[in-house]
Amino acid sequence: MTENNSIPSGGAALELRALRREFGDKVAVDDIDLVVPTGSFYGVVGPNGAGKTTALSMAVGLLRPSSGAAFVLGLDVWSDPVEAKRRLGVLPDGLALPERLTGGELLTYWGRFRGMPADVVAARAAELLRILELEEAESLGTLVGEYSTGMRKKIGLATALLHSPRVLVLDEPYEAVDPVSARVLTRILRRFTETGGSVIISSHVMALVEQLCDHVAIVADGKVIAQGTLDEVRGGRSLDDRFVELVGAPEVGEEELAWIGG
Ligand SMILES: Nc1ncnc2c1ncn2[C@@H]1O[C@H](COP(=O)(O)OP(=O)(O)OP(=O)(O)O)[C@@H](O)[C@H]1O
Repeated sequence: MTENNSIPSGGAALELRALRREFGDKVAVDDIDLVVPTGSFYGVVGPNGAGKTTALSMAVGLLRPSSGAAFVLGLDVWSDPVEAKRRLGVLPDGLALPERLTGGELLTYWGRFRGMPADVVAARAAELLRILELEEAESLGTLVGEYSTGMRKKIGLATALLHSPRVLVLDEPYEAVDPVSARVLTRILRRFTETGGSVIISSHVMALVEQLCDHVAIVADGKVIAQGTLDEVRGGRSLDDRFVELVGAPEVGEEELAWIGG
């Protein structure tokens, strides 16, 4: 961590300062600066391989940065991890879950691991399973290893919410989630921001980000190429058009892929 990174952050929900990660010769995240205001619903968008997951993993203490710093509500994630993580709820990409537990057992284990009282864990776990429509699977004793992709996403979200964090960092939370559950999730996240919580999601679905988020960052090639309020970033156009304009799209010529359907 460099010297100017030791100055305490001003209390933004999440602040990234010159955050960088290299994998060998590849610069996956190239000195990213990002400020997520408290109470915002923040969308991080970018093409495949742009560095979103790498940046968010470093921001929440799951992947060590090559350099730079990340702060959650003013707490340095890497020098004060216990306090920072207490305030954080995280849905990582490709979440590894204990396969031999039911969803309810997983939440119980998770809550106790976080030092929560048993009765609080039991009440919240039951409520989350009901609201996220995992109650039937629980009553059948379905193990997490037998869950569908969308169910895994939902139980991952439940673990992120269980300890009532103030900042949620969710990597692709809507991916593989059915439309009914997506609505439930949106209601939960909206209520979360209405009560002063902050949500950061990554997504490839521009319409979803436009509908949900009040702030957006566009990441490409390891850099933040635009950030601000949704209106500032899209500048009077759709987010989709602005995204393509900034990121560029490869042309597909008449002759290319002519063999498809031929
Ligand atoms: N463990 C790793 N080892 C080597 N390279 C990696 C590793 N993790 C990520 N990368 C590389 O870093 C770059 C950024 O990857 P990252 O997963 O952060 O992108 P992303 O924006 O989340 O992409 P997507 O939208 O496809 O999920 C990519 O070029 C990727 O190949």
